[in-house]
Amino acid sequence: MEKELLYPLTNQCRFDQKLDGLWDFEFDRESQGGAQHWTQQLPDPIKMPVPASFNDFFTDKDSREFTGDFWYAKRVFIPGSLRGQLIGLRFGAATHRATVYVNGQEIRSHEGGFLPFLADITSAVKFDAENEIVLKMNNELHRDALPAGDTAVLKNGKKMAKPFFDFYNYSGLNRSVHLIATPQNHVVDYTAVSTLQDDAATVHYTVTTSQAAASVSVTLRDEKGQVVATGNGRTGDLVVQHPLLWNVRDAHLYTLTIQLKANDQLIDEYSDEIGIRTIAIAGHQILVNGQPVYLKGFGRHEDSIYAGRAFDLNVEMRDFELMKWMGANSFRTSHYPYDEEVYRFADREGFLIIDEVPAVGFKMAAASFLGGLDQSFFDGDWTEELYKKHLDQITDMVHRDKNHPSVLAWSLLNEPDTSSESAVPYFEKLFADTKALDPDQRPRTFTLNEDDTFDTSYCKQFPDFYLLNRYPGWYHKWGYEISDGEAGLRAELDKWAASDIDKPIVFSEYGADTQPGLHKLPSVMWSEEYQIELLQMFNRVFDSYDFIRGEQPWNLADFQTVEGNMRVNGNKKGLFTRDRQPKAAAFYLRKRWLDIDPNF
Ligand SMILES: CCC[C@@H]1NC[C@@H](O)[C@H](O)[C@H]1C(=O)O
Repeated sequence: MEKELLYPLTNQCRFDQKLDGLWDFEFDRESQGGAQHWTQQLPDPIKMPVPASFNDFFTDKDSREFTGDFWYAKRVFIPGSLRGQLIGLRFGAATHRATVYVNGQEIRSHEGGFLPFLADITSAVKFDAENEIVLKMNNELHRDALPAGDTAVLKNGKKMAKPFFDFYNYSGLNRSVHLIATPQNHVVDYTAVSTLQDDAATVHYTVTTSQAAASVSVTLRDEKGQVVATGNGRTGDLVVQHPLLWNVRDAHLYTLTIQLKANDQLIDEYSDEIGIRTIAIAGHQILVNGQPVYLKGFGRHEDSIYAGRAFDLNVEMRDFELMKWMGANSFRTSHYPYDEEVYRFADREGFLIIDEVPAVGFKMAAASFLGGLDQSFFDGDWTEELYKKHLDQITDMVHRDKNHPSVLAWSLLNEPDTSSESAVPYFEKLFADTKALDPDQRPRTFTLNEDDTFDTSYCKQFPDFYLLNRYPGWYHKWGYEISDGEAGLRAELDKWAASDIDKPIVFSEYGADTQPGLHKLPSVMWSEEYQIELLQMFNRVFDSYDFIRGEQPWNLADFQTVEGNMRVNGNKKGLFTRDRQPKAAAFYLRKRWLDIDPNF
């Protein structure tokens, strides 16, 4: 059960109850919780909302910045009607690591704060009674963990997060917790991969069940509930005549229903929405259903006022409204996999997603920007342990998200240091070990940072297409010097053009920090006018090279970072403010995007 990541649902065979709301919460400042048996009950807890990051609720800096062990607890009644089923607790995200206890019994631990995990609690449950659910969590950053960073110990003995990345180390139960129950013999996983024929489509499916007994049948229904294909067996092909394809910003979904039966008795049923579409890279084109697509969208963050990194349906609703208003058709889940609801939004709205793991901060220059070492990250003695966690989180990301039609590609790292040959063995293994994970064989990529150019990166041979993060006009050649910035960018792109590389390039980051309401004529940096000028420069460049097949400025909205002399209460490169109101550049870019044919 522990590697199952299917989206929870309730039906005649399955049970799902969200455990969101107020939990007991307590910092373990002396890391004594284990010795003092907090696993049974927290000594002096406060109430803490779930899902939420704990940080921004507090008014004292020691609590907001708390780094170390902290505990959650909740008493949950489990009805006797579930007796005989497998009982699980599914945590959407526990950032960054957690150990789960039920009625004082240790169940399991999990490392990785941005993907779900399931704890099989069947053996520890008391039915028709209250059960004590307790989590011991920790939010320390390490070079051999994702996202990469350090944990400093100040002279006063307090720990402090030192991220090698530019987003705040929001921590806690950031996504929903579910109490679930499934039959002993149940659907563990499924895959659905489409191929297109003239006026038909074939959905090749596989179904994994927890036990070999029982027969499997599969039914595919259209949006009107009409059965369009059926199948029998744990694998097979569903042929759909005149399919309504899933297209960018013109999404059509089908409902796949899997039934498990023994002696004609229904044992388990699982349903999910799938889209019939194909993804391919052909030369410098990104193809959806064989048609070229030009990506217009954003780098984003799961970030909002009050609840930090918590998934908030209200914020997500507003963000999709803003992206649709802008004429966008895509986004990257920078720099970590987002809540499952986000992919379901994108499936319904026809948005393409570049799905990214939190392999961010793999660059000592970033650390030196924050006081780290000046060496290649991949020379570190931490890379062996890091690799295990990195591959584990890519595996879970693909396992969780593989059936979403919106997922276009997998971004395996953000801005790693590839300007040293020591990166090559790590990348060779990573791209080899991840090749077979996705049954749909989507393209794999990573973002190339400013220092990893056509000339300086040792890892250009690995990605199926390129994501470039480029900041002329902001981190260098800024202000009145932006014309030199444009010349330098064009010089690099001319090298890509002159090379024998024929793969798409998507600009996955570019932008300028902008203080909303700051106006200056002529412009100065940080003014709204300058943000537009910078975007105009990049757009002139994008329109000069036909192998540039996407533009995703940084960022959709302003977001929280660590304190720093280059951050004004966070990163201000948003086209929208943190409370999701437009800066002038949003109106400029909206006009550009609404005038562009998305398939040009
Ligand atoms: C030159 C690196 C730029 C950097 N890229 C990663 C993002 O997570 C940061 O927010 C962005 C920034 O500094 O604005």
